[in-house]
Amino acid sequence: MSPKVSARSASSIVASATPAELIRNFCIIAHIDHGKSTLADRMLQITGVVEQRAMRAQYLDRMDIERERGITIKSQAVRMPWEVGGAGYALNMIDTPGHVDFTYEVSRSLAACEGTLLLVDAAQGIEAQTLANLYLALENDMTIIPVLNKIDLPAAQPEKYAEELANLIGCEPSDCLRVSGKTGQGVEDVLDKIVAEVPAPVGDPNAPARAMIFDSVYDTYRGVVTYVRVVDGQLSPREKIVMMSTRATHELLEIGVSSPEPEPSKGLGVGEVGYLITGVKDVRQSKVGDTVTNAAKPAEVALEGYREAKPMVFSGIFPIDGSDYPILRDALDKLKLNDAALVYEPENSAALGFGYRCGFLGLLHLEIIRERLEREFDLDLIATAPSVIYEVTLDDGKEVEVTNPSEYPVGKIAEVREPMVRTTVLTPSEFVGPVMELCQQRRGTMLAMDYLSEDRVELRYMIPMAEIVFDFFDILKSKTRGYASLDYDVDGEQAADLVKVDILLQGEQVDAFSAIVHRDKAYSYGVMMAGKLRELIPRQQFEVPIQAAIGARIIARETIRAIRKDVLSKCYGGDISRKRKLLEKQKEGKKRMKMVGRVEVPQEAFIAALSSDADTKKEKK
Ligand SMILES: Nc1nc2c(ncn2[C@@H]2O[C@H](COP(=O)(O)OP(=O)(O)OP(=O)(O)O)[C@@H](O)[C@H]2O)c(=O)[nH]1
Repeated sequence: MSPKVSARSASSIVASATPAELIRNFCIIAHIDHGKSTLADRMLQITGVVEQRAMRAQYLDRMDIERERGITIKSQAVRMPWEVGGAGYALNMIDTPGHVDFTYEVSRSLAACEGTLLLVDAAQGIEAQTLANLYLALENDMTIIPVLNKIDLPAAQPEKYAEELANLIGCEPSDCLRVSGKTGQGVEDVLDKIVAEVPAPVGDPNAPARAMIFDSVYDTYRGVVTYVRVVDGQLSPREKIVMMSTRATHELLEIGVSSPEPEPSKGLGVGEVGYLITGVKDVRQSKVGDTVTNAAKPAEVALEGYREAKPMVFSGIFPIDGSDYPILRDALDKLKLNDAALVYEPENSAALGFGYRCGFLGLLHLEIIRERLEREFDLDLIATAPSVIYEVTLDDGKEVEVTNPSEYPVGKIAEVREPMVRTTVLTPSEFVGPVMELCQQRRGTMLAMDYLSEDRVELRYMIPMAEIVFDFFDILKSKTRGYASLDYDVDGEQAADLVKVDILLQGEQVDAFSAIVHRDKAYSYGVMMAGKLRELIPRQQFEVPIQAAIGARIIARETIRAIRKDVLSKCYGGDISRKRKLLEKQKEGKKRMKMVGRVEVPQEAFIAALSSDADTKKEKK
């Protein structure tokens, strides 16, 4: 993921700014797996910016985890030359992520472009994220070019889906391009159409520079690489720039375009997309959505920024081995350099020891961070069940935000508000019943139902976010044999009758298992957790009651019966050394136990009890 740039000779520096009329900025929006990265790869190849030799599948997905999971997380921008009618154009392609967690990054990419390819799998048709992304594009007033992909597939039905797509965006079915990112068929037509239809960027070349930061990436060798789109004026190497939100000045050490390896340039002019290097070491100093201007001739008004990426899902992350805590802290500091949306603060749990309370954009983001911590820093971790942000008003009018169930206020609570999400489900019409049933079980309120075609229905619901973040997606998929797709967007808060359910072992509260749930579901949550723990915790030398409680009221109870395991029972006589050895061995075994009051709980019990909710590996599809 690190753009490798060796010191280049002056002669390899490309000429300064391309005239705006020869620039086309576009991005590709698609539902996950509809083939965006594959099509992007093919374009890189056809325009000759990546040689056949250097081509590896999904060139733009630089992060290992991205490539393994076949998903795109970070946006990247690439410049491609393309000739039409003897004129040489520069096409800047900005890659957008497809997953719901990263909708925020999609809107950033859109704001940097004038046009977008709306890519639809010709064997699957329109899906929930196609729609969500299309709405975003329409809000941004973009030129939309409909493209049906994967026409090489035997199951492709380009005619049927061209009709669907045309209905949706109001064009003729014949306007939908038909391509295969895999074979390359039709890809040149796409490039031609971008030149013909996407408007050239407009801006004032003589005004003070204004460039929008749409991405900022930490590179081990070069510090922060900031991706910008110039709206007005011009940026040149060695000049001083100002970040308009913080008024911080930096010198532009290098400026250039990605093609897709970084190529230094003598300047970036109106409409151009490129990168800046200033030597700053932290992505927070080069904030996405900020405006860059010249220090010598600063602009007066900043460009309209993006809304801040706000963490939505919180989880406690604890090292299984307590002595790994400093490694976890360093690892989080490192990941944060490249991920402005990740937040964390130290947390101390009676059951799990020292760790961090971390905030994420969504479940996939959580899963990716956790996987990176485990893989890149060799850590074994326990993550507590994800929680959303609750706003609590106390009887005395005080407001508190709760992201950790164990910090839920004990005093008199006047009102609790939970975040809501506007949810779009697209499903074949035969599954409308089960989908509605699921949404209702999850306390959803229906907003609308539309038939996109005879056999495809769009359902829109308002659902509490807490009901979506756990297993909604998996259940939706299984109820619709994998055919439904989901998208959601956070939309305000709503008061709800919520309570905190605590789990007690022998009367002792286990903070890691506390949860905030709707009163109607508190009982079933309590019974489920108590039952699960009874299975997971081994019998002790005394009876252990497991209780679920709301405040002082017990709502469920299970009991682990006592055993008496006397390791010395087989040692007759007075062989002291043998007795000592057996006792030592027993002590060893205890090391992997956590003590909750007098109860020994094996690490595995914590992991197993927390994992069923936190297991989001199947979230992707
Ligand atoms: N047959 C066929 N398969 C394709 C075509 N384009 C992509 N695929 C396959 O479809 C799958 C998804 O393609 P990607 O390019 O990773 O999809 P994507 O939209 O970039 O996915 P995200 O980055 O996760 O949003 C891969 O297995 C590709 O090999 C095509 O034109 N024809």
